[in-house]
Amino acid sequence: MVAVEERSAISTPAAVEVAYLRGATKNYGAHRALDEVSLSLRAGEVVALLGPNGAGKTTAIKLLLGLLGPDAGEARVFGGNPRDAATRTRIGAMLQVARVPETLKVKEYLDLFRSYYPTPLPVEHVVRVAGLAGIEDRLFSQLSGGQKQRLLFALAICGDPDLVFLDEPTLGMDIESRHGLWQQVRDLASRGKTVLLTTHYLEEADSLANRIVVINKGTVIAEGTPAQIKSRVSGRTIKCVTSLDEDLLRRLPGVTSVEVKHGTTVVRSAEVEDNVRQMLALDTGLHSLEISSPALEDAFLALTKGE
Ligand SMILES: Nc1ncnc2c1ncn2[C@@H]1O[C@H](COP(=O)(O)OP(=O)(O)OP(=O)(O)O)[C@@H](O)[C@H]1O
Repeated sequence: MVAVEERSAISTPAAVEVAYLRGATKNYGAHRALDEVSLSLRAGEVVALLGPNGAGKTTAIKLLLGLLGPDAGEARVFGGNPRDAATRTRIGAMLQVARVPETLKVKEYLDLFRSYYPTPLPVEHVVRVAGLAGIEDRLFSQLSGGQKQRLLFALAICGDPDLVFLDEPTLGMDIESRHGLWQQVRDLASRGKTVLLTTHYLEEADSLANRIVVINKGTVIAEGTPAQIKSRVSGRTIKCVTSLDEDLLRRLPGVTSVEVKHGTTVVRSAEVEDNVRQMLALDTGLHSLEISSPALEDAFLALTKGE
């Protein structure tokens, strides 16, 4: 897998901070869902909030939307309180459990939500980018799960907001719809919009985010570019077909594990280039060589396991 580097020229540390949580704590009764979480969102960047079920991702978004108030710490959006009317017209949101009445048609929703914003996008544009063409007259209750998700995405962006929150936006979408939505997220960022998304699809975070914030049990446990997060899992993997003995491979410098599965040898090591040179010298018949970096999934599991 190829390491993914910083994607957006717009997103630099100097870019304007559009929203933040500072030391935000949120309790539900005796349960602490967020514990002194700090999170900063800058103009033009896509930030992925990653974490296992119940980590506190949705709660963090709700604080930034002003749907919940923090018990301690601060949530600020465009320099103000997220509940301010002026702030709300610059924000779009797609929540996991969106409460919308089932009795309106797709186009009625679009008209209604566009009316909340001072300078909404043209309805034809929204229909096209969200993949709603041909189903504008359907009732919400008649939509498939993936179509509902696409409508909710359309409602999040129809006001042309500067800051968009997407809580598991591609849940239940087929691959084509998912890739279509990814493209829309990239387009938003390229127009200087800021996107905070939560996802369980690590591939999605890897593919879209400039920055990933890993949250577990209400606490931020890692933050960085996808490449930086991946580098938290040390070593890379060599796969090949070789006659070299497993014990010999284990003794090579940097090697942390060796496995042979279905005739393929898998070596995990901190010094793959040196190891490959040595292996090729020792076994001229070595073939089917592949070197890979750890997937984001490995990093995520390593970061969250046992915490
Ligand atoms: N209204 C509520 N009342 C009580 N507990 C809640 C409430 N909402 C969330 N929680 C608890 O707070 C914790 C954080 O929930 P949250 O929905 O923020 O997690 P999440 O990271 O979004 O999870 P998921 O990936 O499963 O959606 C969980 O333990 C959850 O059970």
